[in-house]
Amino acid sequence: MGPEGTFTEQALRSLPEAGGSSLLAAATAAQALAHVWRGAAEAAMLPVHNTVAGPVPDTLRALVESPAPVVVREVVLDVEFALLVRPGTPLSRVRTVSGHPHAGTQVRRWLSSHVPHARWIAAPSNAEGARRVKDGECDAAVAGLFAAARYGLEAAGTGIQDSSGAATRFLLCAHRGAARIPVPGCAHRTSLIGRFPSRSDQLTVHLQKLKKHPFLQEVSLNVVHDGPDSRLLLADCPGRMDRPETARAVGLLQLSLPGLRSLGSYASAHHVMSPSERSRIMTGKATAEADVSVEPAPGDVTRLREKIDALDQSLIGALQQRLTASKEIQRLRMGDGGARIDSGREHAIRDRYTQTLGDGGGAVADAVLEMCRGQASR
Ligand SMILES: O=C(O)C(=O)C[C@]1(C(=O)O)C=C[C@@H](O)C=C1
Repeated sequence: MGPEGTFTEQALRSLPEAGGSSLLAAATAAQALAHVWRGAAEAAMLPVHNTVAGPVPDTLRALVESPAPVVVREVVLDVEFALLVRPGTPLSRVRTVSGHPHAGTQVRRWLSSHVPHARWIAAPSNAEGARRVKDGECDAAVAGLFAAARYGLEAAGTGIQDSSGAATRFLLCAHRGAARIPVPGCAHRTSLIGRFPSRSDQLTVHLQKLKKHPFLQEVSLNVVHDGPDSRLLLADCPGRMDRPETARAVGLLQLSLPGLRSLGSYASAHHVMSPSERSRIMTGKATAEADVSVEPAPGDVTRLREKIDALDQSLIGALQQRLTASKEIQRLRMGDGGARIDSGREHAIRDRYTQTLGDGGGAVADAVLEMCRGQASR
């Protein structure tokens, strides 16, 4: 599960079936999977993707290098970070900050405005960062607030993430043959993983072409760098392998990218847990029925609203990322003497929204574009 006091531990504790099990700490994703292969653990919970920081390379690498892992369950948590220090340490005395690189990416702005002179020291996990602070090896750690009590630290800042609504996706992985955890009424996903030799953007260009195929419209492809000439790819297809559309997408992917290995089909998570739900889980007050992945029944307004809230959170997170990318393009273009607006590109974007969402999509595209580049001068 990773060391104690991580979001990964929270993800594991959120599963009712983990209630009666003893949890085994591991420093890295590779170590957690090694516990599974040695038979010391039945399954390993691994963080795989964050809406702000992207895929987690260590996890993808560990999955690729493992004999034949399968995913048995997925959990999604919204993440909020705190800056943890030894009690009584003022921000002005913070010279070094540690945490997982993914956490660092999500709090960069806060750190540069509140502790501008502090040096970032990457750690294999946020909990290891907190341990370093406890043992005096570092002044502060970026971690979940729940880690403070575990390491005898206090928060010098809470809710320090630059974007609200960020969520991390975790996969519970086991060896092939392990029983899938049935979640009645839940949607499923089928994932594939592989490592490919690739110079510069070769693989990305290949995938962009492949993505245009009608079988792959719903598939999500995540590529991460794994050294200068190597890339890791995680492909997620909606549905189970016994659904024809899923089988077709998986078949086409494996045909086009030999070496892409299936991680199996599993119950997918829709619900993003709120911090209060999570704190109940971490303090052991969760009920055994606290199943986070069940799809709401058609008449269940409360559950449907929860689903809408979770979807809105993802939309807000995605919009924040879009705003940052858009502003960067505009900055570069204007730096080269160009205009803020590229109307050809805007037309193409608007068309895409209208084609998939109908007329209302055009209005959404206009609002999104206006948010990203300001009002167009008429
Ligand atoms: O793609 C670009 O060139 C951008 O500047 C980004 C963007 C957008 O937000 O999508 C913003 C302004 C331009 O008029 C077109 C598109």
